[in-house]
Amino acid sequence: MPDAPFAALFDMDGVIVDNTDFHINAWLQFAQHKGIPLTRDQYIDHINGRVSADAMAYVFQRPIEPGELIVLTEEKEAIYRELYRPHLQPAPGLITLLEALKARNVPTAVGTSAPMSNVHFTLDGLLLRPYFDTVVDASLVKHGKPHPEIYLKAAEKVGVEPARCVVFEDAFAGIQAGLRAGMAVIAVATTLTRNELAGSGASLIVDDFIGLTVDAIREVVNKTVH
Ligand SMILES: O=P(O)(O)OC[C@H]1O[C@@H](O)[C@H](O)[C@@H](O)[C@@H]1O
Repeated sequence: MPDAPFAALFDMDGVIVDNTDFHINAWLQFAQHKGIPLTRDQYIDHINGRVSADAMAYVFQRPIEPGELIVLTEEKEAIYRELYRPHLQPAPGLITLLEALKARNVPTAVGTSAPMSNVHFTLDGLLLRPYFDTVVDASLVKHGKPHPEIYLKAAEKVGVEPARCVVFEDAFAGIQAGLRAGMAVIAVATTLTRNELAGSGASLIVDDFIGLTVDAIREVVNKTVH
């Protein structure tokens, strides 16, 4: 019997690249320029993995109208890109895994809360675009993570039912989004520790992609009870 098909959906920040410290420093610098106090813990609880509209509304404690949101987002992301650019590199083992997925014809997608400018910076900066069949970024959804829309849209675009998708995530908001989409979740312990991720609902926790095989991922999808 042929292997049942599945799709692999990758979060970007904290998963494709291990860049959370750079996002944290960028947010802290940005908030400081605006005279707003912000801590690392507040970042983890309210900003990590969320779309800019939600993150900015939290930082400024008010809804941000669309024009202002574009300006503020690019202000923050320009700081982030300057900080991270000299360190830009794919997560350990990622390219080997992406090549293995491609060789086995497993559909792949990126599902990220990031704006298109950061998707370009990361995926094109690292020449990763050809490894993914589709990308869903913040501009394509109404609701950011933890709402499941980003991952549901990614599943639809690759043509695989949610129950046959696995999501790679590092953030609580993203793990929730994957679970609420009815998908299996593999947590990557970059931003949070294995202990912090233990009760998150993820089926498997990995440190990075080294040694992770297509068959092991398929097993996670097969075994996840929805
Ligand atoms: O790629 P992800 O994890 O969905 O999230 C992207 C967002 O992740 C947040 O942690 C960053 O602070 C944002 O600036 C970024 O846009």
